[in-house]
Amino acid sequence: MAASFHAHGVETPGRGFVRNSRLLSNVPLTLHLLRFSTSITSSSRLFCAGSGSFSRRRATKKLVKIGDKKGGGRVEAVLKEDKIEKRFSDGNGKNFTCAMKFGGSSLASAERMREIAALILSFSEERPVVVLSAMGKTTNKLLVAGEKAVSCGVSNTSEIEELSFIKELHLRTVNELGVDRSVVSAHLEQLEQLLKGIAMMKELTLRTKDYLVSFGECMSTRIFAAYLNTIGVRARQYDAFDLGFITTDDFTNADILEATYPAVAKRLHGDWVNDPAIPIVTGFLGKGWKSGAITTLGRGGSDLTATTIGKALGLQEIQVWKDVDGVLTCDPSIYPCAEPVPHLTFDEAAELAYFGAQVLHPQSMRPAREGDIPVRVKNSYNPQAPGTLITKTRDMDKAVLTSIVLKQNVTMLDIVSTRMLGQVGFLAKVFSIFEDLGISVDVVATSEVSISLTLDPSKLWSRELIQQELDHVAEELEKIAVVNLLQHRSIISLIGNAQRSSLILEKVFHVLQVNGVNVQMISQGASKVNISLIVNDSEAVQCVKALHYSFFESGDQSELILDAEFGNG
Ligand SMILES: Nc1ncnc2c1ncn2[C@@H]1O[C@H](COP(=O)(O)OP(=O)(O)O)[C@@H](O)[C@H]1O
Ligand SMILES: N[C@@H](CC(=O)OP(=O)(O)O)C(=O)O
Repeated sequence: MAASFHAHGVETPGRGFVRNSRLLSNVPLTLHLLRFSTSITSSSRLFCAGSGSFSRRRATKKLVKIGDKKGGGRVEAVLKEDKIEKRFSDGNGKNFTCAMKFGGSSLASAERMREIAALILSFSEERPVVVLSAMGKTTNKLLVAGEKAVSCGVSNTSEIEELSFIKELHLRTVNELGVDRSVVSAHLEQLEQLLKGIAMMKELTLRTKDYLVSFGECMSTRIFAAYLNTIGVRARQYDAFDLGFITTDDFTNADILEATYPAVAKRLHGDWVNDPAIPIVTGFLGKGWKSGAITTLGRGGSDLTATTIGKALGLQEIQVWKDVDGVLTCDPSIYPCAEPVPHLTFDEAAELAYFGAQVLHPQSMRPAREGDIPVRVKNSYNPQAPGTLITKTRDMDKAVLTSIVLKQNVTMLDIVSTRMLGQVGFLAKVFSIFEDLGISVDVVATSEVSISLTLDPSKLWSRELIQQELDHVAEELEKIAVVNLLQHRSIISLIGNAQRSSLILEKVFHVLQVNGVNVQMISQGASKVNISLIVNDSEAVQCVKALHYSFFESGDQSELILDAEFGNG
């Protein structure tokens, strides 16, 4: 009895559906047509995909029932002052089917926003919750503006180049989309005031950083929702921190708390029942449960927003739309010939993200796995590409290697106990030191008296603390061990079927030996999907290229399939 979300447009005589050259070669670009809805000619016909069509004369009846949808819900069109307004009504309480998340690269301009709107509407059977990141590189620019404000003096804040860029980008987008400037003008004003405040205080705390970057998502969602409403598609903007995203107070890297799920579900369902409209939600943001202040979920956190909504609403699918054809066999900036991986498990995707593949937020798979909701990674520039489907299980029979991930600038610690062999509790002591200092450990290999492990120092938000943190760790560990701190190391993670580790390692060591690279540490995770190697930073990129070439050289398969060469069918 649910209402379907149907794509609408105006069929213009002689043009039929406009097709966009690059974006939607096969998808009717109904949204471009909808833009003309304010000037419908008598010969134009309103179009409702899959539900037939009706003439303007019928539309002027004020309220027109377009059709009964799957399950008994209805979509209605209202002609208000010559504007088509779509209304959704619901039958069985299953108000939403999927989450669609669009990253900054998908929202870089007014043109991209139009294309994304068309893309969303082209999924005529979906009732989506839309999650958006900030436009283009806005988050980075906001951070730079904040850093500059700390030292530039109050009177110079208005001249900060990044502030001008952000203002210009958002105002131009609003103008080009035909949306009222008031949609963002108050935020732009507040942003400038905030930068002045930072300049006055001469400091940028983590809490202020989160407030500062929140302007990006707050503005992109307001613009996009306003645009949809302008073209006659009912949409409602939500700030995640008001929607029910409750987090820890770890500014810049907050964790989502359980209370979020029921709160988000209640609010979205409630609003839909009262007044159906597509929710347009800010990604990346939350509200600290103690402080009540705006928090962020770590860079790239909008993926996590989408999967959290997916779990909260029990959706059928979570789509994350990127600027690549899915999760690739390798970072394309390292190996441009990287191929899309058609299918991943949640475990593989989580390891891949955790070990540095920028394509997914490290924590984003958790809600999807808990709710068992498939995640599809798609390319908003190339929607026809199948993308990557991430599910609980997949056929691993023939799988060997899925993807290679590189994490650079990692610090490695060799810790050797100063006590005699077999000392009880050595590992426990070492790890309690990391726990006390709040430092996380990535890769670990142990013997009875020594531990080698890696720390990730690349905390984007607190770089200046890194050396101090490391010194502190070494100081604490030296009370019980001899510590050797090795910086500028890389972790190369081989994601795939670690049940076939002998096969993978045979090939890996052959490649490394040919390239004269020494592995300094190796670890196979309990997850059975990851083998990690530690090498010098200076050798890492070359190493990844050579490994990728060796494992994926045929170019037409995303996994090494067992073949005769390895004596396996
Ligand atoms: N294994 C990988 N597969 C796909 N993309 C990757 C991978 N590793 C790194 N990337 C990078 O991740 C980018 C997409 O992630 P991101 O920039 O966060 O997208 P968005 O901002 O659209 O959410 C790609 O443009 C690509 O350069
Ligand atoms: N805008 C935030 C959050 C985010 O998720 O961005 P993106 O989806 O563009 O990676 C960031 O840049 O980190």
